[in-house]
Amino acid sequence: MLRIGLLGCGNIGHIIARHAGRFTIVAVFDQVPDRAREIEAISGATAYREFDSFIQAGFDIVVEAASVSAVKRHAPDVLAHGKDMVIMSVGALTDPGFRNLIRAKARENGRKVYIPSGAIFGLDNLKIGRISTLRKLLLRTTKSPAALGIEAHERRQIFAGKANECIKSFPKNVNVSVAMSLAAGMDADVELFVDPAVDQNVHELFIEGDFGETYVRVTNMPSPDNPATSYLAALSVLSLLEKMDDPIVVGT
Ligand SMILES: NC(=O)C1=CN([C@@H]2O[C@H](COP(=O)(O)OP(=O)(O)OC[C@H]3O[C@@H](n4cnc5c(N)ncnc54)[C@H](OP(=O)(O)O)[C@@H]3O)[C@@H](O)[C@H]2O)C=CC1
Ligand SMILES: O=C([O-])CC(=O)C(=O)O
Repeated sequence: MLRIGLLGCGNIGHIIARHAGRFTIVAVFDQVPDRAREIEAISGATAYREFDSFIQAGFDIVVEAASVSAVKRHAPDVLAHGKDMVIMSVGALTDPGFRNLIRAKARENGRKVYIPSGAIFGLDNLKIGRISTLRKLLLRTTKSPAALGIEAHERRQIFAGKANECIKSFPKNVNVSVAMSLAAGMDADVELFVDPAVDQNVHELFIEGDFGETYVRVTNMPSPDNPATSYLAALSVLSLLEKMDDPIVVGT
């Protein structure tokens, strides 16, 4: 059975812990010790106060559900300790220098880094962007003021530009745009809207290229404990973990 070390014990961490059974959570770490202890109580994992002790524990893979800064700080060490890694805060990989470092560390240690599909559908076939021309790759995201942590009394656009810029200002809200960029091998365009009339996280993908064109609209239920994070994002980690044990791999 897959043995997991959980880095980040907030909303996604708790959802993962509630689904333990087909995998075992061995160790947990969070900068808020009480949150790690909650998961210790649910799952029987050991909660560590220091990352350096956590990473020595006997597990196969770190599941990161913490923050962009946590990935920047800890991902190289995770790989150097011979663990695979699932990264939710994929915004950390926008910097090509850091991305190359992670790729080199993973190769050097014979490890893999997995980026789940997160809060969108369609990431699988976006990978064709690396072998065939895409002329348009746009994410239009609409979230509530609570999800974005800003005040708004009417719908308004708060960002238009490239994913690698947007994530700097909204590291908890547009990781999906960076996942799209990494999948397609080109920086996605992002339009970000705040709308007090919505309480769901809406992601619209507009893609055009030699293959034809597509439009995907995902109206996400927010997670119970974090309105910025769609419930689908947590489910996508669970389905990735499930898939790891199955020799038949479905999807590109
Ligand atoms: N790829 C995708 O599609 C998606 C990615 N995400 C990303 O996944 C991550 C987790 O989401 P969610 O569970 O909802 O977030 P939460 O804020 O609910 O939980 C994150 C937890 O990790 C802790 N944490 C943050 N930085 C560190 C660190 N350096 N070391 C240890 N603990 C840390 C936080 O502490 P504190 O509260 O003090 O910050 C918090 O307890 C976020 O970065 C989010 O943006 C979310 C949705 C979709
Ligand atoms: O969960 C979502 O809707 C997307 C999200 O927060 C992110 O990509 O960072």
